[in-house]
Amino acid sequence: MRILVTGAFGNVGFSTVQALIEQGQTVRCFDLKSKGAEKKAHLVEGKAEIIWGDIRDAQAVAEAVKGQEAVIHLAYIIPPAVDENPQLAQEVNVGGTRNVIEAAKAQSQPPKVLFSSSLDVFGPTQDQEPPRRLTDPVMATDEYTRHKLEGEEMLRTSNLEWAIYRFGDVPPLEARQMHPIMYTIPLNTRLEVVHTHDVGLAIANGMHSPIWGKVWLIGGGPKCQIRYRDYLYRTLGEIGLQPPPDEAFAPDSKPYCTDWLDTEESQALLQYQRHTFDEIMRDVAEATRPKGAVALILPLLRPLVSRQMLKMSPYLQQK
Ligand SMILES: O=c1ccn([C@@H]2O[C@H](COP(=O)(O)OP(=O)(O)O[C@H]3O[C@H](CO)[C@@H](O)[C@H](O)[C@H]3O)[C@@H](O)[C@H]2O)c(=O)[nH]1
Repeated sequence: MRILVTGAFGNVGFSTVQALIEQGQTVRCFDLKSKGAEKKAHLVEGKAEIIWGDIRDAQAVAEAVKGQEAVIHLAYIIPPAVDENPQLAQEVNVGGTRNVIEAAKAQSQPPKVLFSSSLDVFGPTQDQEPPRRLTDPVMATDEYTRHKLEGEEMLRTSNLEWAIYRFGDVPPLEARQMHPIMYTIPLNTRLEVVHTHDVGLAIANGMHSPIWGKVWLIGGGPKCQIRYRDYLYRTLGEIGLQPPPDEAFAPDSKPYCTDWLDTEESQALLQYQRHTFDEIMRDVAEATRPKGAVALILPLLRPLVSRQMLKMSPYLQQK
């Protein structure tokens, strides 16, 4: 099958490209050129076609979509970046999705389109009984979820063959910058992680499965249903940092949009849940472990990093 992946060198994108190549698909990658993207592109050179371009550029997208049988649309600005430049995020997320849909519709044989959405569209649900199911209501609570719901709706009403995957939390296999957003999540929040390679597999397996015309919940399954505290303590522990005190975090009463998911149906069809929470954290730690000179000076940097991290908490600053 000829398959275009937009956002091909992002976190989910690259796992998807690798899984598709492994399954013998003919893959075309579309992404913005950057140092990181070029490095990943190098790894699939000769195994996939690469087109550099901006998802906001309707003509570039139309060229990329030409002759494809399926489009996996992943190019997106995600939180926290989405709130840092809302205008750009609107153009990339909503405009980019529109470009993909219009380009697909313009083909004499329109490709199927798989859109990546997020469990965030269920809104704050910590006061409800888990897990979240497809029958649950959705709501826009911020720019990101507004973009996702608009994208879902555009695709559903497009007359194209479509599928929507709503993902749980997909930790990337690369270092994430510390950001004040870490304090906005109450420590007891239910969280479902899923290995980036398992998401890539779910997407690749979807290309030869009856996923079309439906929304799917994609999470790591019961072995990946944890609390934010587990995730955070483990992440910080891997780099030898003490977790901040509980009062640095949003109180449990503060709503946050994430939850455990009912993935029985997606797992039954797509057979993708191959990693536990422990294995995910092991792989993230392995991929992000400082090496060389940085590893040597890390013990010296820890007190400084700890102080910087604590300074980011809006709850401690209020005191
Ligand atoms: O202006 C932009 C900004 C980003 N990107 C690309 O979009 C991708 C985004 O990837 P990344 O930031 O690593 O996010 P992921 O975790 O891979 O995001 C995936 O998973 C999210 C849900 O967890 C979805 O919201 C996203 O649509 C889906 O791409 C990358 O290839 C970027 O280069 C663009 O093409 N143009």
